[in-house]
Amino acid sequence: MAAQRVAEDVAKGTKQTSRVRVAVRLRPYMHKQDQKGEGACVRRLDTETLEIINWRNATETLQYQFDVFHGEETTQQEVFLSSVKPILPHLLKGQNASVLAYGPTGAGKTHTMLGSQEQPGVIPRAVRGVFNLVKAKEREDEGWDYSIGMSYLEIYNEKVLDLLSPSAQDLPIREDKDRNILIPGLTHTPLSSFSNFHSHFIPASLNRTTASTKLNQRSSRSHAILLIKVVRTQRNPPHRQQTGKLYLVDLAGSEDNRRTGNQGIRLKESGAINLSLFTLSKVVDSLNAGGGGRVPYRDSKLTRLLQDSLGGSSHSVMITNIAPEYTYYFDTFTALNFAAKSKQIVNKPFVRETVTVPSVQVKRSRKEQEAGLSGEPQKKKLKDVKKTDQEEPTQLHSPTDPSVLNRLIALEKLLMGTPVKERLNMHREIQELKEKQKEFESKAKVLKVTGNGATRNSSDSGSSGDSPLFRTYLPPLHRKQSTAAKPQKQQAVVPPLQVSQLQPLQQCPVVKKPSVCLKKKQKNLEQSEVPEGKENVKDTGWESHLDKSVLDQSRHKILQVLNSGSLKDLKGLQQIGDKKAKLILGWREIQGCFTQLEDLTKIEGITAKRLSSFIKANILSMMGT
Ligand SMILES: Nc1ncnc2c1ncn2[C@@H]1O[C@H](COP(=O)(O)OP(=O)(O)OP(=O)(O)O)[C@@H](O)[C@H]1O
Repeated sequence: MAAQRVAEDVAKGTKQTSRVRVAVRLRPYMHKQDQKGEGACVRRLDTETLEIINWRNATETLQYQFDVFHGEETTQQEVFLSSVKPILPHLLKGQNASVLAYGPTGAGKTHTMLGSQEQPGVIPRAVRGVFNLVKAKEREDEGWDYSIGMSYLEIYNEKVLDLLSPSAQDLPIREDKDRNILIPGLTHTPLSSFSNFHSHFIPASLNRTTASTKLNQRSSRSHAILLIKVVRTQRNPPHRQQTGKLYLVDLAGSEDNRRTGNQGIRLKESGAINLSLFTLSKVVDSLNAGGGGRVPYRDSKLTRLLQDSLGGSSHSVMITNIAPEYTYYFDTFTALNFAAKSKQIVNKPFVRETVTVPSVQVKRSRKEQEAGLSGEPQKKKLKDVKKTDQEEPTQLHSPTDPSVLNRLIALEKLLMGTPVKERLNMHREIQELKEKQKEFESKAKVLKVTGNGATRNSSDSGSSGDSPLFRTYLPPLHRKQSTAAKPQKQQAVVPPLQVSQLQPLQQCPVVKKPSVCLKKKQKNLEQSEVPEGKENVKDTGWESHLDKSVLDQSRHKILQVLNSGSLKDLKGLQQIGDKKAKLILGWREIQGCFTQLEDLTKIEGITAKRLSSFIKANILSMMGT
């Protein structure tokens, strides 16, 4: 009799959607990952909330809330008990479940999933847990027999490879008439006990593709997927049979190629990794949107394989691993945005929270902030503010012209790496932009006063404007030795930094729904130069999937390579080959720095279409979401 998946109720209309729980785990601070001795840039606030320094303004923090936040002191046992153990019983009812460890290379995914002998992770604990549950059920003897089995595979460069019987064969992924996902040819090994599991799993783990990157000596270059199947069969007629699948997934690290020092084959691998993680985020995004729209499961092997176990009636947990060191800052930021977005899938929208804080509080001196003079415990403040927000969910918008803001940030950062002689012109431009920005702000204020609906509290008249809700009430996180622009200066140039502060909390800006054809994108992401006339002409709309500040940050990174990268670095950019790299170097020699990515069109052969294709490919490759 064919195995029947209870989850198929979804397809038949009796849909009972389960939430995807999102947990974030912060790995302990490691000195060796902090060669500049800058300290940590992220920390725990409470069991659900963390804060991370605002990259645009070191005196402010960004705060994120998840279902669970595991601080650095959290043990393996605690992670298992709170995030994984509760989903195991569903397997015995013929339902599917998945646990995914996501995050940048070196942030602790493998530690979380696998752990060590002394500190076993989710995988050994979950498998032991399944055996214990089955034993208990058998003792109760409800007329069902149970069997447990395993498969173990990796997705490497978009190939599905069997880890139990290693070979180079790329296994196909199929769907049966009941919408179960199957992998014909994949080894399935029956398991009699936990130690039996161990004897198959450990040697198979050594078959996984890993490599040494600058960040992690043994970095996972593939998505490792362990499948535990529990089949229960009715002892008496009609001998019904149900199968519950548990996917335990250690995802490959999301990559920033410059930071990892990846080149050649490593670069190609990370292109595949980033692409599949980006698709994963889109799948989560589409599921969240609901409404029966197309969920792009088929756009990557990873999501296709997880199709019957992620979203729908399955029970999914995403554990996002992050690292506290500054070296990881942008990866952490990206990972948090991914996790925050994936929380949307579970229908627990996190309202963008802004509130008008009385000017006294807003203008607390830095000293006061450092001394933590909040007058109230942090947790209570968060709670109170949330309440206010629920009562009045209107969102305030920062009076910031994004184009001016971006240009200012780019110029300020460029200024730091520019010879004194050349700075004069840039100073002039910054000055002009500051004026523009001021003008824009005063216009926005006038608009508010004239009653456009955005002003919510008359008590804020006279204050410098609306303050972000989650301004930190703890001592601010500082770099020990900052190499960034002075925060005060940055603040003076771009006062209303709420834009960047609000975006991560909002989650929604990344959840707009333009349809993007990923197959086309795959081609664009190849490292080689795009031949003349063959560039992707449909490069618009994809940005609306992404957080604006992440986009800005990625654009800034590309600009940095354009302005200070060597020939090799330039060729490391997507779609830049030897010829283009040399043209860029030549342009730099004569013209100086690029002030914005759009300046690239001044180079022979780079059309506007090519430029947008170049920007898209590099941003997606660099983000790893
Ligand atoms: N919670 C933790 N407690 C103690 N050590 C940890 C913790 N998390 C990670 N580590 C250590 O940090 C290092 C990197 O962790 P790990 O290899 O798990 O990262 P990863 O995210 O899986 O990286 P990759 O994607 O490259 O495989 C390892 O030495 C690991 O033992």
